[in-house]
Formats: sequence, structure tokens, C-alpha cells
Amino acid sequence: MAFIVLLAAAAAAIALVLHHLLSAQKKRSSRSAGSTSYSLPPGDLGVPVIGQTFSLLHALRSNTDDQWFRARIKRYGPVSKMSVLGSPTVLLAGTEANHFIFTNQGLILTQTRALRSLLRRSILTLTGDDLKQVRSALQGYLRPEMVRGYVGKMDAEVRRQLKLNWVGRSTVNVLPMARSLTLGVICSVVFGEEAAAIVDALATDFQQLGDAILSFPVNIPFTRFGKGMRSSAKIREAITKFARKKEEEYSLLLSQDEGCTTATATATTSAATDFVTYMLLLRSRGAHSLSLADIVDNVMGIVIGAHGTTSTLITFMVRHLANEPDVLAKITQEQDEIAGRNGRDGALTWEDVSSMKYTWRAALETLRTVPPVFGSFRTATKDIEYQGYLIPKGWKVFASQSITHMDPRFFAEPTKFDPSRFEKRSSIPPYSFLPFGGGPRMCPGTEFSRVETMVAMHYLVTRFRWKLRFEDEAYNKDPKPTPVFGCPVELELRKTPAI
Ligand code: HEM
Repeated sequence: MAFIVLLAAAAAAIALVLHHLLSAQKKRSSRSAGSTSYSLPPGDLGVPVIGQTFSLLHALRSNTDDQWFRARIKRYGPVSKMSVLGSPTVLLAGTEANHFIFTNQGLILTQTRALRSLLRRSILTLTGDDLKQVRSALQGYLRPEMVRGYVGKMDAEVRRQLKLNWVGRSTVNVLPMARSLTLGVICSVVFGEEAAAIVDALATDFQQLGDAILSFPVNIPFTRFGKGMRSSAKIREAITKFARKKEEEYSLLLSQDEGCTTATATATTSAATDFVTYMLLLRSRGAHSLSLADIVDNVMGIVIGAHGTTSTLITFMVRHLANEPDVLAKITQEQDEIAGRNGRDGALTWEDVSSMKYTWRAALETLRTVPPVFGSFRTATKDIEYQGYLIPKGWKVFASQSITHMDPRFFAEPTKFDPSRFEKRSSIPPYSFLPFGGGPRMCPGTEFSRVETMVAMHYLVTRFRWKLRFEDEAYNKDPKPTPVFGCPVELELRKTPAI
């Protein structure tokens, strides 16, 4: 009896919530943005709360998201409404839409609840003045002149990784090895000399944290989110210890360097400076007011932003080159010339990386065909009119990169892998190619990832040859493109290396 009463009460509560949601939806269906009245875009919001979430997640997991988006665009046009992850969302398509989503001031970057819990106050979750301070500091740390100074560290770390995980093996699973490589590279820069110890202790935790970003945010042990939260706590603890040590060293430096004239002045321009010291230095100059805990969260944000994305690029580049012998031959020629100049033991220089023009075009073509970040979400902070439709305050806006990347109007024969498309960057229409996003939240790590990828590809191409174990290995989006078996390859040392 009690059970029936409970069931009836639950049914009544659900009916009430549905009624509330539907009437709120109705109220919003026509509202004003400014002085004019606009109606909501066409489309359907599906079942309240759930909407199209499962259908889209299924499309991502089966790598059919591009078809999924195109089907909606065909049915409803380039501006349509749907509901995902519990939020009414406007799906936008086209270059104008990309421009709108990346530059409109009424839209702010949206992160999942899981990410906000995992990374707390990192650049990925901040807004307003805090964001401005962190972005400007990070852009300084990743500016091209600084990245130029990181080439030596990247070179040493890539060689160390190849010796550890590639040399002497007849098969290699590329994805986990690329993840290990990119984690090693970013940590060698942000932690300096102490990177190896941190990477060894935390590699699995960084992976678990990254895996939890799109998970359901209920903190139960053994779920993705539960594991991610435990890893996040462990990483935060280790980085806090590192940061406290750097704070002590920095106070000592300040006390010996009255007026901050000599040693501290060079630290903002030195590639040897770890990220924590760099942030402490900026704070002492009044450039930001972040606490040590905030700095730690931002170290975590950079590592997460850097390694999953670049490892996806390297993995898919290796995969493409296995299927594209002509492209591989041209890259080999370019890289052999550089290797010939340096000799077997000479490290790569900034000038070497700058001369890898064709290899970088092949990387851009990889980013076009398999963008590591599948799309961008924003939230409307006020009612906004777009192309005659209303986007109500609080709604999400979403654009997928593949919509323009695979549109034959912008890229002829879009399924063909053709690095020559990027010979003349000016021929690519603005806002059609956006693997690094755009506008004020554009990826600050673009240059870093370019140099890192070029260094990694140099050593792979000049030293090894590989064959895919599964020619057409499927991949899903989780949310990053992930080959289902990790992209295993049969590996051999090159028979006729340039050096
Ligand atoms: C191939 C490599 C990479 C790709 C494809 C990529 C892509 C992106 C994209 C698309 C965004 C913007 C998302 C949006 O606006 O919705 C972004 C943001 C970001 N990326 Fe990257 N990224 C890469 C490498 C890196 C690296 C190497 C770093 C750091 C060294 C980095 C750090 C960040 C950070 C901190 C943000 C957040 C910026 C903000 O919220 O203002 N990324 N990335």
C-alpha cells in the first residue's frame, strides 16, 4: 500500500515537473530580443530533460555524429533547436555561425558539470576578470618566443619516449604511446626538472581525469566520474606540494634580489621557468591576484588541455601516413634533409621546425579530417537574435567543426586526404577551418602543439616505418576521436635512414 502511495506521489511529482518544463518552453517560444519579437528556431526538444542526449552520445560513440548533425540540418535548416545534457540547445551550421559562436559577446564558454568539479578554478572554467588574468598569463607563457625556447626540452623528451616505448618493439599501440609522449612533453615544460617524477607517479591519474570530463557527475566509486574525482584529488595534492616548494624557492630568490631586477626579471622570458614560478613572478608584479590553489588548478587545466588533443593529432597522423604513401614520401624527403643537416645526435632547432612546411600541412589536413575537439558549446547570457531567430537567455549554442571541415563548398572532395589544400592558407574561407577554435577563447596552445607535433613526427618518420594492424580500424568519439584498439602498428626500423 505504502509503495502504491509512494508511486502515485512520484508520478504526480514527475507530471508537475513536466508541466513546468513544457509551460516554460511555451513561454519562451516567442520573446523579444531588443525591441523586435522573434520566434524560436525550428526543431524539437524531444522528451523533457533527456531530449536528444542519448541519440547524440550514441552518434559520437559510433562516429556517426557528422551524419547526425547533417540529418538535422537537412531537416530543419542551419539554425535549429534540440536538447542535450539537460539544456535546450541551438545547433548552428556554417561559417557565419562559427563566427557568431566564437565572437558574440553575449555567449560564454560552457563546460560540463563534471569538468567544473574536476578542474575547479582553471582557465577552462573561469569567466570575467579572473579569466582575463589567467588567459593573459597563459598566453605569455605559450607565446611563440617562449615556445621557441621549449624546442630543446621537447626534443629531449620525444627522444626519451621513443627509446622507452618504440625502439626495439615490433608492434606498438600508437594512441597510448602518443598520450605518454605528449604528457611527458607538456610536463617537462610546466614542471621543469621535476617532470619525470610527476609523470611517473601521475600518468594514469591524468588519463582518468581526462576520461571523466564528459561523464555523468555523480561521485560513486568505480564510475568514470568517481575515478576522475579521485585522480583529480591525487594530482592536486602532488602539484600543490610542488607549488609550495616553488613558492619557498621564489621567496628566497626575491629576498636575494631586492627590487626584482635581475634573476626575477629573466624568469618571465626564460624557457627554463616552470609554470608555477612564472605565475608567482607575475603575481608579485601585480599582473594577477590568483591564489596558489588557483595556480595549481591552472597547471592541471594546461596539462589536460595539452595532452589529449595533441596525442590525438599524432595518432591520426601516424594512421593517415600508413595509408598515404605519397604523402609519407614527401614528408620523409623533408625530414631527411633536416636530419642530414643535424647528424644523428644533433637536437632539432627552432629553424628546423620552421622549415617543416609540408609536414605541418599534413598535420593541418589531419586536423581537418579528424578534429580532436568535435565542437564548441556556449551559453547565452541574454536573449540574442540570430538570423531572425531567438536564442533565449540560458540556452546553449553548439557548432560542430566537421560541418564546415567536410563541406565541399569549402574543401573540394572533402574525404580526400590532401595536404596541398593548405599551401595557400588565404584560399581557405574564414571560419571554415577551426581545429583550435576562434575568437577570444581560441586555443592558446596552437604554437606549442605545432612544434611538439613536428618534433615527434621528425623522429618517427626518420627512424621508423609502420603498417596498420587493422587497415580500417573504427574509432569512436569519447569525446576525443579514439581508435577502438588504440591504433596498433607493426613497427620496423627504417632500412635506409638519412643518417
Ligand atoms: C592539436 C592540438 C590542440 C587542439 C586541436 C586544441 C583545440 C582547442 C580548442 C578547439 C579550444 C577551444 C574550445 C572552445 O572555444 O570551445 C582549445 C582551448 C584550450 N586549449 Fe587547446 N588544443 C590543442 C593543444 C593545446 C595545447 C598544446 C595546450 C597547452 C599547452 C592547449 C591549451 C588549451 C587551453 C588552456 C584552452 C582553454 C582556453 C580558454 O578557455 O580560454 N591546447 N583548444
